[in-house]
Order: sequence, then structure tokens, then C-alpha cells
Amino acid sequence: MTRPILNVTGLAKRFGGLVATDNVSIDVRPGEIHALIGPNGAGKTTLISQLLGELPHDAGSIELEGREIGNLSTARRVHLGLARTFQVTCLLPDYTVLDNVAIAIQLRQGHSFRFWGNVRKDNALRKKARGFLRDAGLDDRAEVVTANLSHGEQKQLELAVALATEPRVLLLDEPMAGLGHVESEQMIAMLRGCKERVSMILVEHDMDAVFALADRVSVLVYGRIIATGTVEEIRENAEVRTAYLGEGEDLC
Ligand SMILES: Nc1ncnc2c1ncn2[C@@H]1O[C@H](COP(=O)(O)OP(=O)(O)OP(=O)(O)O)[C@@H](O)[C@H]1O
Repeated sequence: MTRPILNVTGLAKRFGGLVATDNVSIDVRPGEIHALIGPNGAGKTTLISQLLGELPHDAGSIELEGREIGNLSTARRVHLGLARTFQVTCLLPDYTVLDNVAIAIQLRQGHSFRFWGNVRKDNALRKKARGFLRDAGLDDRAEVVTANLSHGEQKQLELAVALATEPRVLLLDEPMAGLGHVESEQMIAMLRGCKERVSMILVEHDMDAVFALADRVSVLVYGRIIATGTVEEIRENAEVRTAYLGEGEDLC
């Protein structure tokens, strides 16, 4: 079996008396989309924040390509190849679409944010940024001010910004949230197109998207992973149906 690129073991997080993640073990293989599903409040976003180091963990280990990263800062983890997209958009609204991606490339290259002005003069940088915009389906929106994008386009831009950091593993927190049917289909196609380059953990409530994209699915309930398996295995798992949707209901 292929060695995981990301290997998480026994991760835990408490908020006072509340156990948000409880002995969570999950791995991601190269080129894999591993979906993480579960009811509201199950601990999915907490887990993503722990992986990126935005929240310190109380126990457990996080290995990226065989290296323990659980004690590193978020910036170091990003530098080593982790990236995330957010449930709520996190872009520079007053800058153009192309600027946003170019700035992300610059940050990846280790430049300080205060030199952002250079992004408008650096042709090689702008060419590279256009490549990421193409991948995200935003080629023709490059010069638009980000605040003027539709919600769906902002989600596409978030993906382009995340890809511009050239991550090894991308952590996606509800990329389909707020998207209409056509936009969701576009996002699914884009994520599928990125699979060869970047492994992903996909937190998502939209089951159509999960079942269309995931190689494996893990189910988180009250901070614990109760099942991991292929889409078919998860669909047929009685414990998952009971815990996640209520007995007798189909997971569809
Ligand atoms: N900073 C915090 N302080 C205290 N409690 C928190 C904090 N962040 C999250 N929690 C709690 O931890 C639990 C897990 O929350 P989390 O947001 O990770 O769940 P989730 O699975 O991502 O939910 P959703 O699907 O609604 O986004 C919840 O009970 C939440 O109220």
C-alpha cells in the first residue's frame, strides 16, 4: 500500500470540558481525496485548524512526508507543504484577482508581504499567477477587483490562492458552501483536475460532492472517527447511518 503523505495519530483537543477532537487518527495518500464528514459541531473545523497549527493540540502527532510537524508554527507547516481554504472567504477584496494569486506565489517564495507592490511589475510572476487562475477557471476575471466577484468566483479564487502556494496537502473546509448547482459542478471538476498534483482532506456537508470526489471517507461524530472506508463502505455502514443521519435513512 502507498505510504501516506500525511499521517495523523491520536490527535486531541479540549475546550475546557468539551472534547472537540478525541484520539483522531487519519491519513492521506498521495493523489488521494480523503473526505471528512460529520454532523455540525463534530470537530471537523477544529481538526483542520489543528493540522495547520492554528490551534495547538493537547495530544497526538502529525507527520507530513514522514516528518513530525505537530510542534511547528503554521508558517513552517505551510512552507513544508500544507495549505487550507476557509469556510468563509479570506481574500484581499480591494486587489485584483490576479494580484491575490501573485501575492500568494510571492509569499510561497518567502517574500515579505510588504513588497506586494512588486507583483504588478513582475511579468514572470504574473504569468505564473495566470496559470493558477486558468486551473481555477478564472482566466477571464484576472483584472477584476476581488470584491466584485460573485460568491462562487471567490471560492474559485480561494482555490487558486491555495494552489499558488504549491501545497503537498490541501485542507478544504466546505468548498461547496453557498455554491449553486452549476458552480458546485465546476468546483467538483476543478478539484478532480487538481488531484494528481495535490492530496486533499475535504471537509464537506454536500454529500453529492463527497461521493463524486472522495477516494475514502472518514466519519467524525462527537470528535471521534467512527468509520473510514470507500464511498460504498461508508454508504453501507449501519453505525454511520445511525450516528450521522438517524437509523433507516440513506446516506445520499
Ligand atoms: N474556540 C473554541 N472555543 C470553545 N469551543 C469551541 C471552539 N471552537 C470550536 N468549539 C466547539 O468544538 C466543537 C467542534 O466544533 P467544530 O467547529 O470543529 O465542528 P464542525 O464539525 O466543524 O462543525 P460545522 O460542521 O458546524 O462547521 C463544537 O462543540 C464547538 O462549539
